[in-house]
Amino acid sequence: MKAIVQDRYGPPETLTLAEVDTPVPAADEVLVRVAAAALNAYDWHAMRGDPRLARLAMGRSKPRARVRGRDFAGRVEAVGAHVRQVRPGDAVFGDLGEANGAFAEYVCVPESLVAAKPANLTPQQAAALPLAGITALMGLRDAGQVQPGHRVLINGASGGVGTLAVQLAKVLGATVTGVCSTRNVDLVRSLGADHVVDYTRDDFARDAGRHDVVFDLVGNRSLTALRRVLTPTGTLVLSGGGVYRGGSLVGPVWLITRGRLLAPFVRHRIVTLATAPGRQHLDTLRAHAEAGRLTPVIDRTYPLHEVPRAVRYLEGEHARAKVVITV
Ligand SMILES: NC(=O)C1=CN([C@@H]2O[C@H](COP(=O)(O)OP(=O)(O)OC[C@H]3O[C@@H](n4cnc5c(N)ncnc54)[C@H](OP(=O)(O)O)[C@@H]3O)[C@@H](O)[C@H]2O)C=CC1
Repeated sequence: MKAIVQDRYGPPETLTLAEVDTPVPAADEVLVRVAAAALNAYDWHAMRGDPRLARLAMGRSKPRARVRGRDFAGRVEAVGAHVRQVRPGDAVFGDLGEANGAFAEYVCVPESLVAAKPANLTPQQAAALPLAGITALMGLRDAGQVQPGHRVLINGASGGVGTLAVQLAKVLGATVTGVCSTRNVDLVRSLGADHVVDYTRDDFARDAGRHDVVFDLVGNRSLTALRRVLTPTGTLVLSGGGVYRGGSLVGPVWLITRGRLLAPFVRHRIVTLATAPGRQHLDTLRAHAEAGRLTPVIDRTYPLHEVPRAVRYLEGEHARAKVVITV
């Protein structure tokens, strides 16, 4: 089968189209013929092996997972002997997590990481949901504990996670403020945001003490600026963006180390998010999608052999929502 493989960390040119063996499902796995895959910020960080500390998990000298890509949608071709809830022919979607393998014609995935594809979405739209949608769901519902009537600010509202987070925050009953650049103001408003801050003209950090939850998906602001806009008992959810940006690394590191020790003196809840793929979250996303409450936005679509171009576009950090690969 054809797949996008990577044998050393580096720029998009290290991603190449190659002929590899079609995987064979283990007893608890399903073999999926991939129809579409989606890119995430994770893919370009993993491609470059950035930050270096993450190589402890991803492979020290070269990527442990040779075939790249996490999010996929497709049709089940075969199932392992112990698989019970999925059958050949089922349309499914999922996130492979650190195992990767989605930028390929076929992928083997544990049954626990796939769910039935939302019936009303195309494979491209379904592939755009898993990692970004789970991040939005866990960030707002679990980490942020968003309740009806809460005021929620989303920094990075026009990105892959942000466009889904705006919609999910509305589902949770929040009043939503989205932060994005001028060209995306109309998009973010159309997704349901009650207020939109154009960061090229205005600074959301001036809006002191107003928000119950701040969900930061950019990592370009200091902890002080992010906390300033929270109510005294508000929650700050950090997606991890700051960890990848030299300039704002200091904040999260301070938080994780001394911040914990100082917790009794810090009124705000501050949570660094670690997304965990799984069927339960996928089922929740499907339910919202099928009810018309959650629609993925696709910026661009590329064929499989153009994954390097797609990653280069995404790592410019101004993609409008999702970049998708049609296999
Ligand atoms: N912790 C976890 O498990 C996970 C963490 N993440 C992290 O979440 C972050 C967001 O991911 P994702 O949405 O996929 O990324 P995207 O690349 O899709 O989004 C980037 C967005 O950031 C916006 N942006 C860029 N500069 C600014 C700025 N100065 N102010 C406000 N917004 C800005 C852009 O909007 P515009 O073009 O309008 O400027 C763009 O839409 C990433 O850092 C990613 O690593 C993601 C998934 C899981």
